[in-house]
Amino acid sequence: MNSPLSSATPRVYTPVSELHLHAEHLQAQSLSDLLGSGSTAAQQRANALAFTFGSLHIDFSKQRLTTKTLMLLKDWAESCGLAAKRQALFAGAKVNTSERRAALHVAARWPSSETPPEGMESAAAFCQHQRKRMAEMVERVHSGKWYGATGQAITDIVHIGVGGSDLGPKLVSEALADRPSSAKVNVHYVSTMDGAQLLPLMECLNPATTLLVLASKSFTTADTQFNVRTALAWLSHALEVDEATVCCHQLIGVSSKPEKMTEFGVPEAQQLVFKEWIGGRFSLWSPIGISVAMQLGVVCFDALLEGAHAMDKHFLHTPIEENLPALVALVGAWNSQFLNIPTHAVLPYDGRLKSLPAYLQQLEMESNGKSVGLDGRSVTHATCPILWGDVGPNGQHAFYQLLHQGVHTVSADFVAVAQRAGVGCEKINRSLKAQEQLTLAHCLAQSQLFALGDDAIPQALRGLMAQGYRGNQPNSVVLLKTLDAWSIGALLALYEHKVFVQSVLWNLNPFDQPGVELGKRLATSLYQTLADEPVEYQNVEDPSTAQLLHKVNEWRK
Ligand SMILES: O=P(O)(O)OC[C@H]1O[C@H](O)[C@H](O)[C@@H](O)[C@@H]1O
Repeated sequence: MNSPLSSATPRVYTPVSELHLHAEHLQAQSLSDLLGSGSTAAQQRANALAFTFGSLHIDFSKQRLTTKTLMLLKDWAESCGLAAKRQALFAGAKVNTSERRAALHVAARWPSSETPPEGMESAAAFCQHQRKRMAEMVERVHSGKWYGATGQAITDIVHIGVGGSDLGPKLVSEALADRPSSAKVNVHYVSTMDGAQLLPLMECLNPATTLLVLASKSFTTADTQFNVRTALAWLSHALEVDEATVCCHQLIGVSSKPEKMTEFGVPEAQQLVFKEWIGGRFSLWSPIGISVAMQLGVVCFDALLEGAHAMDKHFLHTPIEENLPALVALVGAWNSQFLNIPTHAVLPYDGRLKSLPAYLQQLEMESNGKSVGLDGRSVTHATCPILWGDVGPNGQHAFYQLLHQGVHTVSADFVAVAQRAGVGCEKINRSLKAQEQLTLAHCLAQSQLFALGDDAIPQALRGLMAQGYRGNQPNSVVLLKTLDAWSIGALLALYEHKVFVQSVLWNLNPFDQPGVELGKRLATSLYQTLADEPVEYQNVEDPSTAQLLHKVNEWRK
């Protein structure tokens, strides 16, 4: 006998439609409801939403979701073919379809002691060879055997790069700067195209003992080219040698374009190469990271790669329901696509991670800040949220007011470090420990307040103290046991794979960045307009830009 339902039009089931229905259903429940007040169910939910991998722990229990949500999200990932696409990424398939190339940043951290997956062998061997050459250069500087143009040993490195050639190495240098290391040199990062970061360095560094690292995948980026020209002019002038001589003694080039480095004057022995199949924002692990190795030592750089590699293997082999990068990606996609939350804050509770928001802005927004899918059609759903943030405790004194009582819903990652190494002095250590404790307490309190709002106030005091804290702001707490090289490597690789998983969910190519090109072209023609006299205003179509050009020229005379 037919069931009474069999004649009805069957409902078209897709994981996405199911997730939308589930989201509607969940809207009725606040985070206060989900976190419960000591109920067993709430406790079980919290337990099921916390995950540990090595020295990383992630707690999703303050996200607006249940274990059922995670199961539905997992179905969605499976229906998008995540497992096969993950395999293809590691096997060197041409996943960057618009540029017809692989995305093999994972090869840059594949250790020589382990057989790489089929398809990655030659890439891993190439990266290992360059890593060896990089280590030799670092050793030459550390042992005092790299001499500048006037015969003095190197004391300072000026790393000149921008975007992916700057943000990753700078973040790691800052994060690990307080560690005892074998470093014999100081490292300074220069990225802004106006030369503002170079000027003070030119005032205080010794030109005879300064080595430039010109880091640029394309070797054409104007910001970097102009900075390096100014730096070479400074060294040449100060040392009374020509620029070619400076290049021979005090310049290392890192790029995917060896021919351009040669044309520029970087001697072949001072060139480090990575291939096109490592994207700029994924290039920290390549010789782009040389300044980290210069500052902190090769052992430390290797530990960074080991942490990233451990995360690669976890990502490659772990089922989705326990796979940290996949879970972070799914939770992020849930917030933007199903809960319609348009912005995501990254809030490190550790001053050493102050550049994490900027690093993740490039990684996530340049990768998935797109609206045209792999099929060439406009997507009909949300993609990457606007990512922003700052050091959490400082943000508390600035923008948290809006997060607690404003009108916007925001999701957040709180990133905290459980313990830090002490210094030699007992008295200072005690004081530092108290600061560590204070910071962690603030991190946990803010995460709680984001989630619960006024409900964070104990029941008995609620009537007296309620102040309109909105709560219901979903957030994850990412806890690192210590901020060591391994942990930061694992953390950054986790976010890299998050980006990849989200690109699979959203059907995007995360490895190109076509939207950044036109601005550069427009600037090139405006550059000419500003350089030539008289200025050809009639070439500038819009009156706003024309009048600004006029004003700029008037004030530059
Ligand atoms: O390393 P480079 O070729 O100098 O590129 C530096 C940066 O500039 C570009 O505009 C891209 O948007 C970034 O993805 C890249 O990391």
